[in-house]
Amino acid sequence: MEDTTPALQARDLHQIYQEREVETVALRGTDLVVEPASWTSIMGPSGSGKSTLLHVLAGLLRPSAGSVIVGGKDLTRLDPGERARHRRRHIGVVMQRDNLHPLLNARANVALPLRLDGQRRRRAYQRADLLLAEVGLADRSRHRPGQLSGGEAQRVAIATALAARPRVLLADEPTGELDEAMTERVLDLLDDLRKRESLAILTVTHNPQVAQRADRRLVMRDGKVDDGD
Ligand SMILES: Nc1ncnc2c1ncn2[C@@H]1O[C@H](COP(=O)(O)OP(=O)(O)OP(=O)(O)O)[C@@H](O)[C@H]1O
Repeated sequence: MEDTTPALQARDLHQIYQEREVETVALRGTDLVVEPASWTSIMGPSGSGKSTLLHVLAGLLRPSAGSVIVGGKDLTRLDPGERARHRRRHIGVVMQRDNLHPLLNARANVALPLRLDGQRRRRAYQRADLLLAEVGLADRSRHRPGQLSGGEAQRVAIATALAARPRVLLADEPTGELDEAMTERVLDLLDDLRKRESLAILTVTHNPQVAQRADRRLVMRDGKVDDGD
């Protein structure tokens, strides 16, 4: 039976950054529901809260208030160890400054979330090889991040985010370092996973080539999400 539970549900998110005497309200009552097999694109002016929202949805930042439900659990209520485990299984994240491990080669980076989750080395590496081939990097699997170009590192980060077959992919300008042809290839891969594995995709982007793939385009303004359509 088809799963109709939202892939991600955020309710009434508030985030206030407190820096000495200065308070910045970055999220002021943001709600968001992301359905399986959907593609949501978020745009918005600088400082409107897009990165903050993405970090909160990814469970990388605990909001001042509100909830983020993924895979039946509220990320904001899990303790750090449990949250890390839950994130690794359910949420793929591609941030602008990628989070590759500098000492591991591309293959080991992609396999890392699977290895941390207890998967056998052979299976984890098979999955890594497959994903690296899908992003056009079969011949770079033994390179460490420092030996990769910006665009190659970005593709390794995408492969890493997809390794555990997450139900949600959250990505901040995931193709910012790629040329048009490679952007198209990566977007095709994501769209394919969206259809085949019901992956829910949320991209923060200024790139029309990326935004055009979305079935829902939202605009963030002053810490809130509006329906842009
Ligand atoms: N760690 C922090 N401490 C204090 N204020 C912060 C912090 N991070 C972000 N802010 C502030 O919160 C607001 C929202 O920032 P955020 O980075 O989420 O916006 P954004 O929409 O992603 O912007 P951009 O498009 O420029 O990346 C901004 O006013 C910013 O200055």
